[in-house]
Amino acid sequence: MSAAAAPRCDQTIAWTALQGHFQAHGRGLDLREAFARDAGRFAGFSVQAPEVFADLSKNRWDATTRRLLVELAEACQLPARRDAMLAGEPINSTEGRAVLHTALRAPRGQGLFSAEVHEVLDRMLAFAERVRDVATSGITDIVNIGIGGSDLGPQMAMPALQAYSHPGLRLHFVSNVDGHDITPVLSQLRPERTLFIIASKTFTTQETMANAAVAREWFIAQGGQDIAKHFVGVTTNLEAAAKFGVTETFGFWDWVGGRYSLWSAIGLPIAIGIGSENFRAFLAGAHAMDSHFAEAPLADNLPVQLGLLDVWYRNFHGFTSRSVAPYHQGLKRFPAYLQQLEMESNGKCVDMAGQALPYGTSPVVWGEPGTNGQHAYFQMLHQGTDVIPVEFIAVKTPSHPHADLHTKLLANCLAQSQALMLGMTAAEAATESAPTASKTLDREVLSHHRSFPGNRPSSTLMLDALTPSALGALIALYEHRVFVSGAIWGINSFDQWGVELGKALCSQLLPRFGSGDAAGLDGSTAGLLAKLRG
Ligand SMILES: O=P(O)(O)OC[C@H]1O[C@](O)(CO)[C@@H](O)[C@@H]1O
Repeated sequence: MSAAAAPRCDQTIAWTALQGHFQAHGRGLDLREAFARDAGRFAGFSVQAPEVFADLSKNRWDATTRRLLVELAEACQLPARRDAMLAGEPINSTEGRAVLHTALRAPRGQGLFSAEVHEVLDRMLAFAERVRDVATSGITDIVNIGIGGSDLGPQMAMPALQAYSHPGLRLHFVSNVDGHDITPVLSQLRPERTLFIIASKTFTTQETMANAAVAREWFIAQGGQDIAKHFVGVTTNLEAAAKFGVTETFGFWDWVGGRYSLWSAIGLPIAIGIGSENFRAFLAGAHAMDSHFAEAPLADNLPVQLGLLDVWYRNFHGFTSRSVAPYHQGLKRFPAYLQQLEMESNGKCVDMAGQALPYGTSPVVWGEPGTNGQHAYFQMLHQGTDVIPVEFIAVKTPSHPHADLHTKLLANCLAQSQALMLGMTAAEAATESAPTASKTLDREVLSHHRSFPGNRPSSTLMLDALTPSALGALIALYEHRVFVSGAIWGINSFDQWGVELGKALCSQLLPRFGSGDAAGLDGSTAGLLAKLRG
């Protein structure tokens, strides 16, 4: 389908209806009253998707909101846009590319480019198994050198799947063009026991190429033998990888966006860590979510429901950020991963036709694992002046033996979403006994400090266990959710021109660090350059 055929979301009847509905009911919706009125609210606003159960009932919406949002999705031709993506149409219009990360997790013989995809997958998994045979390979340390989409996925997945990881292998991640990143990693390594994976879709990224060069110099200086055995490349630019001196290369394709690439050979560190069978389960979990996204009716389709909630909050309530709180330490890098996935995808201010948008797009996505976040920024979530929808992620069964700790963790998770919604009035707070330190304060004044507005929205996503398959499904859920909101906003979620200007200016500034030439620079940059050189 042609993207131009879809109307802009704010020019649809559904959008106008949502505006009216927001003024009449949405703005004033009180979650506590909504639950009191409707005993079936939890069931009515829950969705079971593959591996992921979602309680969406603590969100500020009702059946009419949901119906109108689905009408908006239909008016914006979301199903046709989704089908166009899945069919391999070049929906990434500014780069003239298809968007087919779903093909990477389709079972053999299904999906587009199946032969190519499974040829690389088989080869990469066979390689991973050879490395995992530590007694024969002699490898104990794997260093992934990559940044952005060539780093964040594997770096997020490895702690999440620690329970499935090879006990004799250590995985390291180097991304930043900052010697403070690579130096401590190199200091732990022995060349004959190390495998470097140079991961870069383009094989031109400054940070990755610079770190790869440092790694190679270090390897040679340490008396390392056989670079070909200890350096492998993962890239779409096989020529550049060969020039660097890498002979073993695992390719992928321009229809795999960097931030959607952990399913490709970019997932090699994951495959080495968890083994081929678990990696296949990881892909299968994502594929199950793909099928749900492709087939479930919009009203029962979890990525669609989450994407529509994002639109509802961003464009009608005016909430500008969303906080993600995974109650599982293994998901500690999940918010960082989502930051690239969501904000690099949907942080855009023009539509597909290049026209400036009059409405907001990507919210700021941020967060920390619970319960740590509770002792940091949750104060602001509960009592700050901004309303920030929170997404809790809970895992029913832990992979450790400390059942008591896990029960406490889950109780905290439920308590936080409960507290955000219920709040506490000043009158209720006044009946609570005041803390000793505040004995001198007037009781009524204190009650205002101790009250909570409540009615703060949250969603809770729940997994039975953090298995490879469940993690795959969870990530795919977020990928599709980002697609949904991006499609409604009419933007290209698959390019990232916003990172280019800084890269170009950096190239121009680099030689000035040597020469000190500040000609033509703005006063601030010239002043900072002089100070850094001085
Ligand atoms: O894999 P590459 O080509 O090194 O790119 C790394 C990252 O750089 C970006 O192009 C821009 O930050 C990301 O989209 C990408 O994931």
